Amino acid sequence: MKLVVLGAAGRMGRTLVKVIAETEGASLHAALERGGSPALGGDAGLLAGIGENGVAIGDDVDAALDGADGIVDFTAPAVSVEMARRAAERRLVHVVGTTGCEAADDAAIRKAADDGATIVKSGNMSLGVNLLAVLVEKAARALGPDAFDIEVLEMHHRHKVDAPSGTALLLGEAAARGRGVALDDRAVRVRDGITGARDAGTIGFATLRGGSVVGEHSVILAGEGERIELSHAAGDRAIFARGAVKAALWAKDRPAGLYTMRDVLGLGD
Ligand SMILES: NC(=O)C1=CN([C@@H]2O[C@H](COP(=O)(O)OP(=O)(O)OC[C@H]3O[C@@H](n4cnc5c(N)ncnc54)[C@H](OP(=O)(O)O)[C@@H]3O)[C@@H](O)[C@H]2O)C=CC1
Ligand SMILES: O=C(O)C1=N[C@H](C(=O)O)C[C@H](O)C1
Repeated sequence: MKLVVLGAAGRMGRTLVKVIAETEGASLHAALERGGSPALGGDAGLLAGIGENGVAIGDDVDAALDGADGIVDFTAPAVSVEMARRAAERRLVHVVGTTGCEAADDAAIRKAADDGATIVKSGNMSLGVNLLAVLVEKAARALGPDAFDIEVLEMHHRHKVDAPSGTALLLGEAAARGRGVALDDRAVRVRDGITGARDAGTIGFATLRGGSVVGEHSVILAGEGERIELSHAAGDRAIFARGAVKAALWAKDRPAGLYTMRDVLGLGD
């Protein structure tokens, strides 16, 4: 499967170039960066630390998409929305790892899937986090609507620009689904000052940023006299890249539509 890596000079882009080279059935068709990027013209393999691979980083999207089967995209919301539109035009697979999307971005991505793109989008492409989400949903369902308070804690590196993380929101969604409620109605995304006591049934988020932390998430279910913690720690960005490439290969012969990593990994609804 011929893949285009968008944001090829970024932290995830470089990891993807390496993982694609290691994955049977996948090849790097083109590597893209934004116009004006200092990375333009550089060799994608050299930048990824795997030695020269002959794929120069470019900014010509149409040229890159010619002959491609799919796009792997860990960039920024506006970029992913535009790329989803192009994927629909060309009936391509589009794997979206980008986080920080607003409701309008998600609606545009869904429209692209309705219009012909085969899109896999997830706030976290790793097997571990998606399994964790299944466990969180089960725990929330078993514990009932409000006897246990649910808090999602996350920590990431100092460069991360969005909060709460896509994974924290994915885990919050899983908890809400387990309780049979909508996360938008129950989420408390920040607290500051005299907040008053905790409202029963809410799902809280707490964000830490610092250093080089790849990604750590805990879902805390706190009851009277006892507490359950379900956690995941990412030690290497390769877990996300491997998941994304697996998603692209899985999506290759699927009908157009919007899929999640739960679909890819067969973890059920
Ligand atoms: N779903 C998942 O499993 C994971 C998701 N992520 C998410 O992926 C995204 C990227 O993360 P990360 O790699 O750390 O970030 P980086 O900032 O390191 O990488 C993003 C790259 O995209 C480039 N870019 C910006 N605009 C364009 C454009 N128009 N065309 C092509 N490339 C462009 C950036 O260039 P420049 O810097 O010059 O602007 C940069 O090189 C974030 O939203 C993050 O949260 C990260 C890890 C796992
Ligand atoms: O920006 C990151 O680095 C990560 N972003 C994703 C998120 O927002 O959850 C996934 C992972 O935790 C790393």
